[in-house]
Amino acid sequence: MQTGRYIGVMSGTSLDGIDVIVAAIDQNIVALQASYCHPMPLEIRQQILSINQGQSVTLSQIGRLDTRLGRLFSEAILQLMTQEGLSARDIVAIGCHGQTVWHEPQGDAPFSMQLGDNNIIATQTGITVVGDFRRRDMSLGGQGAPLVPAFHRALLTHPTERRVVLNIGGIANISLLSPGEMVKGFDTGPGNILMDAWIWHQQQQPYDKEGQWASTGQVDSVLLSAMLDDPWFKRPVPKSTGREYFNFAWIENKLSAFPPIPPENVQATLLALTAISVTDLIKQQGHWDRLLVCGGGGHNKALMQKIAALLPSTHVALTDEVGISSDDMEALAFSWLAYRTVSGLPGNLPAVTGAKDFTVLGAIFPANTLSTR
Ligand SMILES: Nc1ncnc2c1ncn2[C@@H]1O[C@H](COP(=O)(O)OP(=O)(O)OP(=O)(O)O)[C@@H](O)[C@H]1O
Ligand SMILES: CC(=O)N[C@H]1[C@@H]2OC[C@@H](O2)[C@@H](O)[C@@H]1O[C@H](C)C(=O)O
Repeated sequence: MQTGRYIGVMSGTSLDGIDVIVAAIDQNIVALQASYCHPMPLEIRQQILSINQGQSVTLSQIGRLDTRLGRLFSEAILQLMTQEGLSARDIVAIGCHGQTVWHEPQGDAPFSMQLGDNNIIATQTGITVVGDFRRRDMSLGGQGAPLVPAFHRALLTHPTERRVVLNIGGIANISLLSPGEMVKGFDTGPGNILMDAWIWHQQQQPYDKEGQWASTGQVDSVLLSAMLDDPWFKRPVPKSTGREYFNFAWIENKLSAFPPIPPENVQATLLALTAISVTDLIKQQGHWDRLLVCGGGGHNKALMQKIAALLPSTHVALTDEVGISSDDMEALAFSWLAYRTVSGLPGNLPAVTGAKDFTVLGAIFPANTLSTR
């Protein structure tokens, strides 16, 4: 087992910044030591957004973005290392998720594309990098996502309590941890992504702070039903999604069947859509003692209140309550997945992703031990 210090890097669908953590890992003990969020330059954010929403792009643009993201991730890692006084020899490996620019897990040629050249990261940091986590699972017929349920299972399973872990990032996903049962997990659909897109178009704000704007509006129940009728919500598991499907065009398409609706009511309806799509799926799976929330959506007070109201007999709290930073969960997961890979251990859960088998995930970009620097 390659125990020791690992770095985890996550840049998710919200494009709000690059989360970097350092953790000490010994099997299923993952102790967070420090974290840092590196800003995502607006120009890079816009490029990712346009690719992610289906605008045409040249191979040169993709290649250049891959290089620029590789440099940006390196910068973020080096910043955290400087902040913490760490050198390359203090770290076993870096687990870098990369930036998803397209995720198409179904069809006759499924794929998931993450950018951010890991060769650059290995060179600039002098540390072994593990990346490309999703495609080995896909090669076995899996969705390649969500991957965090394996981490949630390892760290948050309770001997008697039935727990759900809910990540509310751009997209939301759940892990159902029931003692003695196989873990279930899947993407439930939009987390913050639609609320972020709507407030951006209406007010040029990146997100609705604590859900304050949504709280000034009324849920439009007819619009809500039309949104919940979207076939994605009825798809059987395993399932995963992304910005290619849930985006501003999706909102416009749903609104096109309606006379003008006050924008704050649309925001309230989008908040309700996230809360209901998540809690309906949780309720379908029986009674749950505790719902542990992570991801940026945990800061949206109005959303948390709505989720708690929809699950009156479940205790709803952030994962911080059980000792794991809700803001750092995904970056922690990728440090642990890197540990699994360099230790030759499987990282996927076939019951979650639909893959035919367990597998070691990712590709290893070794530190250059020949370096004379
Ligand atoms: N104070 C706040 N009030 C309301 N929403 C917030 C607040 N802070 C963060 N958020 C929401 O959380 C989002 C960022 O969440 P997070 O960093 O978990 O997403 P991500 O990791 O990029 O997404 P994913 O998990 O889908 O990859 C922001 O875009 C915003 O919508
Ligand atoms: C393709 C992709 O990047 N998917 C992300 C996204 O963000 C949340 C949800 O959609 C989840 O499926 C996944 O991320 C987490 C880290 C996962 O794989 O578990």
